[in-house]
Amino acid sequence: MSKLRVAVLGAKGRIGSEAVRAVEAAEDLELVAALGRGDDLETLTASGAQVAVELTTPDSVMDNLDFCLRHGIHAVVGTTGWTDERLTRLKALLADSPQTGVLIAPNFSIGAVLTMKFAQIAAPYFESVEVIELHHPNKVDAPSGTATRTAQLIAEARARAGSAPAPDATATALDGARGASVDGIPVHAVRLRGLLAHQEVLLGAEGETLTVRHDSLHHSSFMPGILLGARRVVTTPGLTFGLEHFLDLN
Ligand SMILES: NC(=O)C1=CN([C@@H]2O[C@H](COP(=O)(O)OP(=O)(O)OC[C@H]3O[C@@H](n4cnc5c(N)ncnc54)[C@H](OP(=O)(O)O)[C@@H]3O)[C@@H](O)[C@H]2O)C=CC1
Ligand SMILES: O=C(O)C1=N[C@H](C(=O)O)C[C@H](O)C1
Repeated sequence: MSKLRVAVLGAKGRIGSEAVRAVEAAEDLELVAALGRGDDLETLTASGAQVAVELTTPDSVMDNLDFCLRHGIHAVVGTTGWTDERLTRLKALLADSPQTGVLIAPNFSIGAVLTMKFAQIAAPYFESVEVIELHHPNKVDAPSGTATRTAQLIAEARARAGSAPAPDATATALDGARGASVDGIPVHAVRLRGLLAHQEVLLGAEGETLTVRHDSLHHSSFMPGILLGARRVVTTPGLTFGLEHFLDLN
């Protein structure tokens, strides 16, 4: 059986370099290109890449996906910074390339995906819920894509259940003291030397709290999800948002 031809964009970065090693080590995948900033995207077509794993920066990802979709190259995207406006642009690109698949996963680690799922289940049962994400200080965006998605999913679950807004008597505060509000859910971002990628969802009700915590201790935690994404995206045209859809968790 022929191997699936995979390219990595952002190949010299923290997660990209790990992805290069993971693709090289996978028996059913062939690494055909490993591109850094400034490298020629035509290498993707010249190498016959079927899937591009996009692990660059929020300012680079749209141009890279534009190229991939114009050339029918499927994409597995870990790069963060997704807004509604960006997703609308991406969907327009996909409309012109309907056979091509794009997976955007705010987090490729199974534990983080489960954290989001558990938080969604728990959120309607507690009066209060807040998200704290903690990352290494070289991370360029805040809050993390994972925390943003977690808060959105929590807000959706609470809206479906008809939950009241969380109680909060704060009258005045320093700017930022209560974090950022993502769909009404407070999200706090910590940047600390020594950390990699961590998240806590704090839930509170009368007389009890529940904390759902996940820790990525090494970039290897993201690799099974990336490899799964590459294998599945080639037969999943259109946009898939969230690795959970490839894990049959829904
Ligand atoms: N979904 C997930 O599970 C995960 C997602 N991420 C996300 O992945 C992204 C990268 O994170 P991280 O590896 O820590 O960041 P890094 O800064 O370490 O890596 C990004 C790399 O992409 C390169 N790059 C920038 N623009 C381009 C381009 N146009 N083409 C090719 N390469 C380019 C950068 O080069 P240069 O340094 O020259 O700018 C750099 O080497 C972030 O958005 C992060 O949030 C991270 C971990 C897990
Ligand atoms: O930049 C990182 O490191 C990470 N980015 C992703 C995010 O923004 O959620 C995933 C993980 O948290 C690591």
